Amino acid sequence: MIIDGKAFAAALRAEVATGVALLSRVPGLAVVLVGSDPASAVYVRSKGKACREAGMASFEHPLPAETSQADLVALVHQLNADPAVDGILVQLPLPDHIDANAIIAAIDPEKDVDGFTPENAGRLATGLEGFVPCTPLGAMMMLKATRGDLTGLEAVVIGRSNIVGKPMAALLLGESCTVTIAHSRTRNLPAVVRRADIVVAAVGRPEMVRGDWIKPGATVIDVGINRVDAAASDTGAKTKLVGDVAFAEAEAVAGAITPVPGGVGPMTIACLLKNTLTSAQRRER
Ligand SMILES: Nc1nc(=O)c2c([nH]1)NC[C@@H]1CN(c3ccc(C(=O)N[C@@H](CCC(=O)O)C(=O)O)cc3)C=[N+]21
Ligand SMILES: [Mg+2]
Repeated sequence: MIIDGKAFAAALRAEVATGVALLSRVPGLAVVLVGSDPASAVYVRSKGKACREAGMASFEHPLPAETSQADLVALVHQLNADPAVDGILVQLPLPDHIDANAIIAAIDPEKDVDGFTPENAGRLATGLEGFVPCTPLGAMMMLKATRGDLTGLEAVVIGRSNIVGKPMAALLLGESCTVTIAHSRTRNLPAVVRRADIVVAAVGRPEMVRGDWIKPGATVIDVGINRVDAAASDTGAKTKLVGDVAFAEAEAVAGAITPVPGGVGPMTIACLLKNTLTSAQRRER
């Protein structure tokens, strides 16, 4: 079974639009993009479009690659203070001369719809309410819809990033899974993954997870979005998108699997809108 992320995302976006219509004001999401990485520009555009379709305002702040750390912090402070802004997203990665941790720490936790601030990461780790990072949140919604109660299931998360691996593991633990976080130094990764009822792949290496690593019937969530040369494809496009999982092989063994594209990506954007709505709702009197 293929998990239709586009359909899940469409349903969530419709729900968000309904919530937006009940507010006394238009919620706003500020998106800050430093530099001109073409892939990043595509995401920023699709976030803006999704905002407008949900009835939200999108404030885009494209900045030159040479922007100083001090200027970026100043912009974040200005957005923190702006009553029209309910959510702030600073697109990652940032250029090398900027300390991303310092920028993230400058975001008001109450507007941190990415869930990346130490405050919100700590809230998730300790089971307190807060903003949960959009990719793990969307992955968890699809997992629960697919598998129901997750109690006692073996979950293996491949990847230990602050934006996906660690928060995903925290969410799975919150659902009473037995959680393993694997990473580049893990020994015998295929054997570790073979134990899993739930596999979440977030490594950023095209098609690294093979079909014979998957336990029959397992649920596979592929977070990877890798642009690879498409010489071998017949679409005529120069590049194609593939996940961190060898899809055709894994699909033959898995009980359910998310495709790339059309899996986790669309849900990430829908969850960003959901978090922005939540932020605006908390600001309503
Ligand atoms: N502060 C911050 N927050 C982010 O959430 C964030 C970020 N920085 N930096 C970049 C990554 C990447 N990201 C994606 C979101 C949706 C799709 C998405 O919808 N992808 C489509 C395909 C889009 C295409 O064709 O390129 C899909 O998977 O079906 C992809 C990637 C959010 N990110
Ligand atoms: Mg990693």
